[in-house]
Amino acid sequence: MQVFRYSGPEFNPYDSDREPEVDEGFWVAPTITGPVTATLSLPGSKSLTNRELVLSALATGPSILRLPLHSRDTALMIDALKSLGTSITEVEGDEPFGPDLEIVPASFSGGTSIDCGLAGTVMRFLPPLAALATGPVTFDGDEAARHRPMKTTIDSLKALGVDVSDDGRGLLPFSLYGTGEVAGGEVAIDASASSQFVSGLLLSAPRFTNGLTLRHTGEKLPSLPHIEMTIDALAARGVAVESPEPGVWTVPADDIAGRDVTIEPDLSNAAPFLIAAIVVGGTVSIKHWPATTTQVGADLIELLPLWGAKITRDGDTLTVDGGDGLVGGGSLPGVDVDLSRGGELAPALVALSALASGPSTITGIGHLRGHETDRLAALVAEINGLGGAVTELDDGLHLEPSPLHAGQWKTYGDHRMAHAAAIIGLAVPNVELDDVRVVSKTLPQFVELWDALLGRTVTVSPADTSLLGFL
Ligand SMILES: O=C(O)C1=C[C@@H](OP(=O)(O)O)[C@@H](O)[C@H](O)C1
Ligand SMILES: C=C(OP(=O)(O)O)C(=O)O
Repeated sequence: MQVFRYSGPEFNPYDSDREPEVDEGFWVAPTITGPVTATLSLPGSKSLTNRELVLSALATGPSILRLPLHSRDTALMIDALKSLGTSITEVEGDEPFGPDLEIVPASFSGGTSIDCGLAGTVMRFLPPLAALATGPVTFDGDEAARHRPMKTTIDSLKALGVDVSDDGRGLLPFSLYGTGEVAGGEVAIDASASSQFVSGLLLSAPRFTNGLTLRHTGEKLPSLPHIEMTIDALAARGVAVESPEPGVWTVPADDIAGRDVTIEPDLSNAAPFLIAAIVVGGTVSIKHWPATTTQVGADLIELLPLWGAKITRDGDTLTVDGGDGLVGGGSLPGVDVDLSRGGELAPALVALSALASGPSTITGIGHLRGHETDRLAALVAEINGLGGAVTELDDGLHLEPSPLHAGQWKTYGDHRMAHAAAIIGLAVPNVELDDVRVVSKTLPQFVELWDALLGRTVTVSPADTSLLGFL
């Protein structure tokens, strides 16, 4: 086994033999007393990888995904599409984070069970696609997945004439019986619990015989950039989705083209690394930051200055300068911010707010109760367990300044709860996570990248990704 010592400005976990510093998932988040200077490359976007996998399976010809994410959520998507008949093979590529993927579509066959794990993109994107298969398809997932809202997916398929068998609670597990075609037409849904209900239908709608006119009837609609991402991904494959008014989308019946597509780095997973510069001071740079993107992580460029960060771009490298940082003697302001566009950024930004010296109110995130765990309850319980003063609002969280101390932190199977603990642990010694392996959902290399960011020595072995539990 080689020992990898972080000495350069950039860290590539596929460069060396590695062994993660995790033992059955227990992890003490490292505390840092000085500023950092780090440049990182991050693996591909979960949301883009799983959309492109779905669209490649629905396409009329082969596709290549370059720099795709390899994580538990994408492995679940690949397994599910393969079990429905799609050919997906790993091919060599010029990639730092795993092989490229070649996808050859085929007609979908049923008679299979799909394990959604805890992946919202699998449980909401695949049922409309599976309705195009011939035969029964069953959907289930982790115990925690059985608490995530699925009623809108189930009801919308029934409204489209798909034969769905469920127990009426609007949850996993359920089965559907595909006939090989879906007529399509007009459907009204309430997508206030998740934008993924909209994206899931839009992605498969070009394959419906009559296309789809989809109307959202609920009061609010979270995560609008993720719907834009779906529309953008369809447009790149020749399908013109129109939105004649807010909350209404029309999708023509059309061919979805095969595509050679390079996946952008995951900008939401950049959040904890960029926030680290604000907490410990110094600079954190992320390479290959896209010039334009539909990823909501790009909102960090407007959000992080609220906490005093300076952001610059040099070519495709984005840098956050945290100055002296909180641990260098600075203080963090409280903020009032609406995160309805980007709920997946909330756990990291709530963690940052828990270190602030003024009160903060973070709203627009009521739907996070239906994420990997009830994130509002989880953040209240874990931050308050460290001495914090967080209260739950109807639509968010309020934080009063309060000194934090060492303690245990439960991750609830939620990768972003682990990211949140890592942020707090930068400034608060001995924050002990019960299971950091949850990071495998979207960023299996999180611990190594975090150590590299902080300039710590890491020993790593090639088998580390399986130790982190996603393969
Ligand atoms: O479509 C997607 O890829 C996603 C949409 C969002 O879901 P919600 O609208 O349920 O928050 C986001 O939080 C999730 O991480 C990924
Ligand atoms: C909500 C999230 O994931 P999912 O795609 O499972 O909904 C998330 O990654 O923050």
